[in-house]
Amino acid sequence: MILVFGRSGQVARELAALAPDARFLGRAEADLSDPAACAAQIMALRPAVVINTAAYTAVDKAEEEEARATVVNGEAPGAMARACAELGIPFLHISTDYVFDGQGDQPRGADDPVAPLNAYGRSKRAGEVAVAESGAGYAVLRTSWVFSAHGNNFVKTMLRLSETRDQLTVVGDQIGGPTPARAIAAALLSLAGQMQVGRPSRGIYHFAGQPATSWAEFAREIFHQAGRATEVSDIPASDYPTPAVRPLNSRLDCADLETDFGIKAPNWTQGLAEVLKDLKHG
Ligand SMILES: NC(=O)C1=CN([C@@H]2O[C@H](COP(=O)(O)OP(=O)(O)OC[C@H]3O[C@@H](n4cnc5c(N)ncnc54)[C@H](OP(=O)(O)O)[C@@H]3O)[C@@H](O)[C@H]2O)C=CC1
Ligand SMILES: Cc1cn([C@H]2C[C@H](O)[C@@H](COP(=O)(O)OP(=O)(O)O[C@H]3O[C@@H](C)C(=O)[C@@H](O)[C@H]3O)O2)c(=O)[nH]c1=O
Ligand SMILES: [Mg+2]
Repeated sequence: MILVFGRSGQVARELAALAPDARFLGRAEADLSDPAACAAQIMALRPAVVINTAAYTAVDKAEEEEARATVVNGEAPGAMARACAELGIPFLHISTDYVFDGQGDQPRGADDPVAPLNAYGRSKRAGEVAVAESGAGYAVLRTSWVFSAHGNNFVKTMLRLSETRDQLTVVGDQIGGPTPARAIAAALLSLAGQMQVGRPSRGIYHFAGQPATSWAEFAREIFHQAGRATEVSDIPASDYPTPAVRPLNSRLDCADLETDFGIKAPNWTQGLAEVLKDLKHG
């Protein structure tokens, strides 16, 4: 049995569509504010593999709730991974481009130095470290800019804004990879299958939509594909002040996952077309 933490989030919902027989624990069954309770669920249910999709993902709010974010994103995955180590089963987890400081213009490799700029990034880094120290066989997929037909994401925000606006200013100097939640779910299931039969994992892997783009370009492609007339003009991030600082360079080098597991980074424009189709047909 595959045990998934998370039920209502973007990645959890795509996992549910691809793996209906997995067991999903929502916040009511497993609150990540209580890491020991999450570990206890694993010990009680004795799954073959655990996938954690639940996380504190409110980037700006985390600035004023860092302690809470750190329990959910740092301590809870650590406790889950230690339970997996005890049972001898693989643990799969998701992290973020926001562990990097965003300097330069080159894609980051999984072993490149991290230096998070914000509280969310620090809390997610704490999770990576705790999982690595757990003793479990694990894979952490670092991804970025996740979108889907469900939940909160940039695609849905842009479509909503375009209902009432014919002009938008969008940050044009943050560069990264928009990643379809469905592709992340498929990658996690492939990893789960391969790791259960003993294929070794190096630990952290990058998995993000290609090619790299800016939020402004992403917005333009959303409106182009959705047939919306809203015009997008680029602004620098410095003209869009937010509580949390975001990295400028979020490019991720995704070669290792293809080398080790045959899992190719997704093309985000195709993923966007699928999501817009899903949104249209309900
Ligand atoms: N979204 C993005 O752009 C990116 C996400 N990631 C990572 O990918 C993973 C999946 O993200 P995504 O699916 O987009 O996340 P979402 O924001 O869509 O969903 C997060 C889920 O976590 C749940 N959750 C939050 N706090 C708790 C808690 N204390 N106890 C139990 N459940 C909780 C939420 O439950 P509820 O609905 O009840 O609030 C929700 O179901 C996360 O690890 C995230 O950090 C990485 C890079 C980019
Ligand atoms: C709504 C809006 C946003 N923006 C900018 C702000 C920001 O730089 C960018 C994206 O805004 P968001 O609030 O969606 O971004 P954010 O919540 O920071 O998204 C991040 O979430 C976490 C969970 C991650 O792990 C990251 O990979 C990343 O996906 O767009 C505009 O420039 N104009 C606008 O009208
Ligand atoms: Mg989720």
